Amino acid sequence: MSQSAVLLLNLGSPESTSVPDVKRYLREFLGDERVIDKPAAGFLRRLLVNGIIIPFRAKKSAHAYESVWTPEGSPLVVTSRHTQTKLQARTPLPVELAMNYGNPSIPDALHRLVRQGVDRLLLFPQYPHYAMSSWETVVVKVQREAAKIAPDLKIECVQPYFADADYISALVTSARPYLAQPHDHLLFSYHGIPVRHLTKGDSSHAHCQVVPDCCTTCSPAHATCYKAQVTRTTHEFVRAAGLDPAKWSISFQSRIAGEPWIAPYTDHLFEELPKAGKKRLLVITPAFVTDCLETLEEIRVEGAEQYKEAGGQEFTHIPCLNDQPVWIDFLEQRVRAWQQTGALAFSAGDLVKTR
Ligand SMILES: C=CC1=C(C)c2cc3[nH]c(cc4nc(cc5[nH]c(cc1n2)c(C)c5CCC(=O)O)C(CCC(=O)O)=C4C)c(C)c3C=C
Ligand SMILES: [Fe+2]
Ligand SMILES: [Fe+2]
Repeated sequence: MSQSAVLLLNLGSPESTSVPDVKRYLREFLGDERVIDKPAAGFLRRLLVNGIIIPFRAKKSAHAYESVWTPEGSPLVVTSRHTQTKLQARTPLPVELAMNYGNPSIPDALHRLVRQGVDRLLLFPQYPHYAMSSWETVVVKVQREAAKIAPDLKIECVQPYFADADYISALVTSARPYLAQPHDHLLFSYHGIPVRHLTKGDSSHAHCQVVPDCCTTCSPAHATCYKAQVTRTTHEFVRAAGLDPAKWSISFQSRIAGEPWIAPYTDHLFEELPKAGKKRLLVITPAFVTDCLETLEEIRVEGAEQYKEAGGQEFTHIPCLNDQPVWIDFLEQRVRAWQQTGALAFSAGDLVKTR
């Protein structure tokens, strides 16, 4: 008898807020060749990660984590556990959780699934959008680990759901109470990526950053274009929520210095929006399914401070979907559709490129 299961996937956090634990986490994360994509054994990469990024970043990151840490641990991991428990209560299939970096680890989750006799697995990345540095890298890691631990496991994966009507509806429903508040502007702040990753993801090399308005001009390149996908999420949200066209915009946060990242930058907008008379700001962060360091500290703490120093008056971050019932409904529907018909899932290798 076949046994199916679901594996929820996210990025992961350090074990604690201590500087050594944060260094260990950053080394694993930034050692990923799909995140810092310089040749893995190269001098340049070692210099960049171990000589520049980690020494300069670890203390600052540890301090930032301290400001959002909960008694149970990292908000990202704790909330993801709640999501797992709530989804488990809605489906007879085993539901596991794994993080790309740190714990709960992918090998541990696979071992637990194997012990339960699982032979068919649905990967559910908690990322609505494809990016080499998020969606692709976690799927590749599961495939690599499964090849060692459970070579006969049949692995399927949900498609990036950035334009899925039910996902958009969940996002709009959870944002509704905030949209009803008086505000001057809604900023869609997405995690950024280096511009280079966009062009690298376009195997035709003839669309992304080449065609004018590439992200709103239909192209097969969009299957692996993060910027086109976040643009689509935004437009679908705007249409579904009936937003005034003059009252929203897109920006990108969390960049690392060293090369151009996709623009405009969120922190620049926190300076500019008050000067343009946008004094009451709502910020939504749909690249993140779960609130984490990048939303709770970078937006809610740092961003609010920066916006107010620049003359802004009211700043509200709309919480991520987290473990809200609308999100659990979405997960449950997708799992049920997969279980019954295989719908909306496809072979895990389909969007994964050999690097
Ligand atoms: C939403 C998808 C994400 C993409 C795409 C992504 C790309 C990306 N990130 C970094 C560097 C860092 N990101 C960090 C934290 C972080 N990033 C994501 C998601 C995406 N990253 C999440 C959910 C988190 C939060 C983790 C948590 O524990 O709460 C960090 C660590 C913290 C810090 O020092 O700021 C780094 C570093 C790169 C370089 C990149 C694309 C190339
Ligand atoms: Fe990140
Ligand atoms: Fe584009």
